[in-house]
Amino acid sequence: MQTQRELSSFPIAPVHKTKLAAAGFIIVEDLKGMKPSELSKETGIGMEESLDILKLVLGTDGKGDNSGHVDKSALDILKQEQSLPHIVTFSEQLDNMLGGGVPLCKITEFCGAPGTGKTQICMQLAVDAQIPECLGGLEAEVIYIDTEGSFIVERLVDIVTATVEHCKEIAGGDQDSGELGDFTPERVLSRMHYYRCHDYIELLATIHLLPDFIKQHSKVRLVIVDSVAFHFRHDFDDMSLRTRLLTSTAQNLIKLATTFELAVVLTNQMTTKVRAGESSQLVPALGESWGHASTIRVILYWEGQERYAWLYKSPSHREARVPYQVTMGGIRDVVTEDESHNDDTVDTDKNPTKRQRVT
Ligand SMILES: Nc1ncnc2c1ncn2[C@@H]1O[C@H](COP(=O)(O)OP(=O)(O)OP(=O)(O)O)[C@@H](O)[C@H]1O
Repeated sequence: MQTQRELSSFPIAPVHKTKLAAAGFIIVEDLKGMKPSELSKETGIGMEESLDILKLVLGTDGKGDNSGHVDKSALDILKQEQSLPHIVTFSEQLDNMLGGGVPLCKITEFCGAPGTGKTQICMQLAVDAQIPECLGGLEAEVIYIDTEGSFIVERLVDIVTATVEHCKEIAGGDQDSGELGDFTPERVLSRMHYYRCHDYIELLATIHLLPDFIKQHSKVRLVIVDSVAFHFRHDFDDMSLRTRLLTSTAQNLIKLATTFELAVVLTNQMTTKVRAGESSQLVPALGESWGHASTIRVILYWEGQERYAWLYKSPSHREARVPYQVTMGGIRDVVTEDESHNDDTVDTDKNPTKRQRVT
């Protein structure tokens, strides 16, 4: 590769050449090590076009030379992993258990029985992904795929309002200051792209079309499917077809996560597994092969009157369990007696099956 070759000598669209030059990318060397998302961010060129430019100039997707050989050290990979941002859940304990929150480039699956808080976590993440960059957030757009009809927009508004207020408090209460002035409930809601899928065909079609949508909306950093199990559990007689479709869905989602550097968050239901001679057990639905689809799996459950999140599968963090609560403002840590007198968002819901609204 001629590292000193000028980018203007490549067959790149003139408009993109101008943007590259304006952002300081003049020769091949300048693009080395760039990821499509970084190039897109720095130049304002779309994600797909950035990928094309990197392929054209470097012969790859920008991650190395075109020899096809391994071109990274373990240290490079470690640095890359450590630099990947996370989306916080607003429960510090849950974030710590996950290594900082829900990671980009991976699939995280929240499994749990009805009422454990899967949808609440999805909504909280959908809002938190939009926290402004000046507060360390991703300022992202979000895709929310709802298969169950459990997306209650009034509930989302509660979480959005609390999150916006919280961010403004952190920023010093100056509501109109700088970039935070844009972080309003209306803006957060308008940057959440909602799809309602009524059957598995609509779900598969939506997932299939996501890459095109994301190319048009390069700020998308979170794709939520709540729940992935619903239609696959109810609409199927042919189990081998189901397995094939689930396998290709998992492949599409992981490709989406890595290509566009975004987090995929799925929810899954629980089902009863009965083994001969053993007592029955609640396990995540969709079978054992689906268990390999997600990189990280968290099981939500009740213990007495407290909600717990159990990190059941993770390639890099040890198994752990932490309590969390669902408050009017969203997901939070469980507060102790001492802390609670200062907190007006205590989990008043002691009945796991009842949706309670705090006014
Ligand atoms: N405003 C609120 N304040 C406190 N808790 C709330 C509030 N709104 C909902 N909840 C609680 O959230 C829980 C419901 O969570 P969620 O809908 O996320 O469950 P889920 O795991 O997605 O269940 P399902 O599988 O039935 O969709 C209920 O226990 C409900 O009491």
